[in-house]
Amino acid sequence: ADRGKAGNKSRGDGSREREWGECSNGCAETVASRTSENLVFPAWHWAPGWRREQRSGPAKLYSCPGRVNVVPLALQGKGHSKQILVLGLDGAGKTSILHSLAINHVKRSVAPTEGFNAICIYTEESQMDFLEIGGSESLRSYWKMYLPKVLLLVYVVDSADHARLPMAKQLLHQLIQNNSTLPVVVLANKQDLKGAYCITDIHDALALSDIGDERKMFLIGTHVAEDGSEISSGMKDAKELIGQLVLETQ
Ligand SMILES: Nc1nc2c(ncn2[C@@H]2O[C@H](COP(=O)(O)OP(=O)(O)OP(=O)(O)O)[C@@H](O)[C@H]2O)c(=O)[nH]1
Ligand SMILES: [Mg+2]
Repeated sequence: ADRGKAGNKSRGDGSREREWGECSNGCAETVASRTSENLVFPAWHWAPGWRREQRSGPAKLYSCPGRVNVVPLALQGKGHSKQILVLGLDGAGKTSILHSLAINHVKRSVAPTEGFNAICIYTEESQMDFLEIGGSESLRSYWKMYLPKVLLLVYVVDSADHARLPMAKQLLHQLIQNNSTLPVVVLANKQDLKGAYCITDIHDALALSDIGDERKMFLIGTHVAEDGSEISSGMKDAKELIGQLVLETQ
């Protein structure tokens, strides 16, 4: 009965516990998380009223272990034109990157995304609605369903996972082969790892020169290494670039 509710939990002594919320799409878990400066969970995932309430106060970080099959319905509504799709093989670092971008500090993910993960980041100039679909094999068939609806694709690869770069390349090329104008931002993540391929090697391994002709295509090296530290300059560049592309593409 409480599904979709959100707010502050009162402790009974008048003080308030951290913000909390429950997923309106029927996830089993209560969704509650740390506070941050500029982040709220997208409205379409919550009960009516949630967004208004959140916008007026400091924004919070919420993440949802939601099942992927509830997303298509949620996204069929109107007005989600600012969505940024975040894809890439499992373990590439998508969730870690999103969480870190949202709070401007490194926050590594501790669990694979079993469905989707949606995060909205506000900057002074723009609002960015990110949607990550998990990268495990069973979820990859959902990836292409979202492409027609999005402004921008952010594709994350693990630069040290040499064995799977050919697969990462193949999936990327397949995804965008019928969409010659969708802007793509490739994040060559895990640059901190010994043995990580540098940007030039990633460019070659993913054959990015084959897909960049007509579209806007960018490649940025990133890492989310040490929990709690400030995000790397690559991550800042990525955030700024994505913000700019959102403004330009709208
Ligand atoms: N060393 C290092 N580890 C990272 C980096 N980014 C992510 N990780 C770790 O890699 C693992 C996978 O990260 P996730 O963010 O869950 O990866 P994901 O792409 O969201 O994976 P799925 O949700 O399964 O598709 C976690 O243990 C992270 O802590 C990085 O830049 N450097
Ligand atoms: Mg994830």
